[in-house]
Amino acid sequence: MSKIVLVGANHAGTAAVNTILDNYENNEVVVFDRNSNISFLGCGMALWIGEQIKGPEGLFYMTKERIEEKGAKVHLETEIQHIDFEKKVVKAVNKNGEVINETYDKLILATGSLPISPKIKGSNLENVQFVKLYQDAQKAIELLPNKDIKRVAVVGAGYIGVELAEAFQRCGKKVTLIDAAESCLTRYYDSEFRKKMEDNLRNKGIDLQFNQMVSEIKGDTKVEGVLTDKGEYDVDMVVLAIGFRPNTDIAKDSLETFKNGAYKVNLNQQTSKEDVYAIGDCATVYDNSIQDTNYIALATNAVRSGIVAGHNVCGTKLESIGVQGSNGISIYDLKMVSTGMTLEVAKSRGYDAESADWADLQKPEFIEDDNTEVMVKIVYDKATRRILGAQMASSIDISMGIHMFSLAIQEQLTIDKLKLLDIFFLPHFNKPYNYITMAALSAK
Ligand SMILES: Cc1cc2nc3c(=O)[nH]c(=O)nc-3n(C[C@H](O)[C@H](O)[C@H](O)COP(=O)(O)OP(=O)(O)OC[C@H]3O[C@@H](n4cnc5c(N)ncnc54)[C@H](O)[C@@H]3O)c2cc1C
Ligand SMILES: NC(=O)c1ccc[n+]([C@@H]2O[C@H](COP(=O)([O-])OP(=O)(O)OC[C@H]3O[C@@H](n4cnc5c(N)ncnc54)[C@H](O)[C@@H]3O)[C@@H](O)[C@H]2O)c1
Repeated sequence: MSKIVLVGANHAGTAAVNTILDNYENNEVVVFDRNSNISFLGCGMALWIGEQIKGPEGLFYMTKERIEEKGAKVHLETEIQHIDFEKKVVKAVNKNGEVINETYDKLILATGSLPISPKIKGSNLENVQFVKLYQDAQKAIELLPNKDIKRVAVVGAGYIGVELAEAFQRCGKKVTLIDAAESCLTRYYDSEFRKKMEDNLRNKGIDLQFNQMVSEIKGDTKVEGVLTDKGEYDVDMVVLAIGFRPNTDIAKDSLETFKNGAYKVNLNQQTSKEDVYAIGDCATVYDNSIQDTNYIALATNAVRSGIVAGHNVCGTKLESIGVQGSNGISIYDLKMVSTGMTLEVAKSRGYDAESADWADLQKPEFIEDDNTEVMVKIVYDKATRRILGAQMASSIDISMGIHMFSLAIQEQLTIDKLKLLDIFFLPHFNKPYNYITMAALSAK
């Protein structure tokens, strides 16, 4: 029997605690989270703000009570403030200021990430909003009916920024989307895909302001505008979405960390201390596309790493198979999915990379209804022929296609292996010369 203490009970922590309690008996499991709720799906935030779902109820999939029914002790609104790794004790403080000192045999850190806060004047003004927690979404939603808030600037045109730009436009706000990079979604897509998303956003009246750094948020007490190195925009609300940083302050001086401060873990999710595991957004991942350690903050990685750690702390040796950073976005009618590296990222990392591209109708021309274009790009290494990444875009759901590319990268397949891959044909789904085959065959 082991005593397992878990710090953080959102996606990674919930996955670990479920794995432990569903598969193993006789462990003592104690869970701490400083928030009042657990398992909030941030991915539903934009749908909630944009009124595409009725409310937030369905955005939670686990409760303190359900975890306790399975046998763990859960302390919510209780923050871990110190860890004594020698004595194996965590010090927790609850909302009433009471201190709990809890010993452990195995410790799992699942403290996640925090939104990056730009060091600019005005970031503490009223109506400046971060978007991470359930409470952040609640605050944003409370502001929406306010007639004084007509114009919203979203700073950061990554995944969160683009999704929220759509959400605020859907509820009648005039939206300006600002990014330091030359376009939106630069981490995930090459320029021809980004152009599609830019056109999509512009068509809905979203003002795109790229290649500029925000230097100040203007206003006396409330937001009145945003100043960048290229211009000034009159807005009533500012949403900051410029990325996440790992939340590792409590142990970053005691454990080995990655260049961005994430806890470095091995394939068993073990940190540099044998009995201490780290999972989710506070930890590194093994990235099969670069064949090296990386930091990729995604709920999917959080869940998988929680499962791996859950088995390992209970004595079953299980190794992560690594990740590809597979991701997707759906904005108005445009769906885009990607995995691994873009061509730009691959080149910037020093690969002699090339891409095989194809765009075609999904189904044969004689299918006149629901037949739309699909764009696919496969990135590969010219010398080894190894597939490094893939991107797809369409107005239909092409998400299952990207999972195949994800597996191909995981298994280190070459582009040539895809050329004659057995892909079935049925006019309802695709063409005999389907877009994946054609893209692969076009590889030089
Ligand atoms: C708006 C938005 C949309 C997103 N959409 C997607 C998506 O579509 N797909 C996707 O894959 N990912 C998405 N993500 C990313 C995803 O939410 C994160 O990768 C995921 O939440 C990571 O889970 P985690 O459990 O590792 O960390 P977190 O969710 O950050 O949870 C960490 C937990 O630890 C607790 N904690 C922290 N410090 C302490 C402490 N000292 N003591 C006690 N408790 C502590 C926190 O209260 C929190 O509950 C989105 C994120 C946001 C904000
Ligand atoms: N659909 C999804 O899978 C999904 C949705 C939301 C969030 N997430 C994940 O959550 C994490 C956080 O998302 P995010 O959108 O905050 O990060 P992100 O990395 O996707 O985007 C951050 C953006 O902010 C820009 N930026 C950085 N500093 C800036 C500055 N000072 N001024 C202006 N722009 C600046 C970057 O160029 C980038 O475009 C990511 O790992 C993301 O993949 C995933």
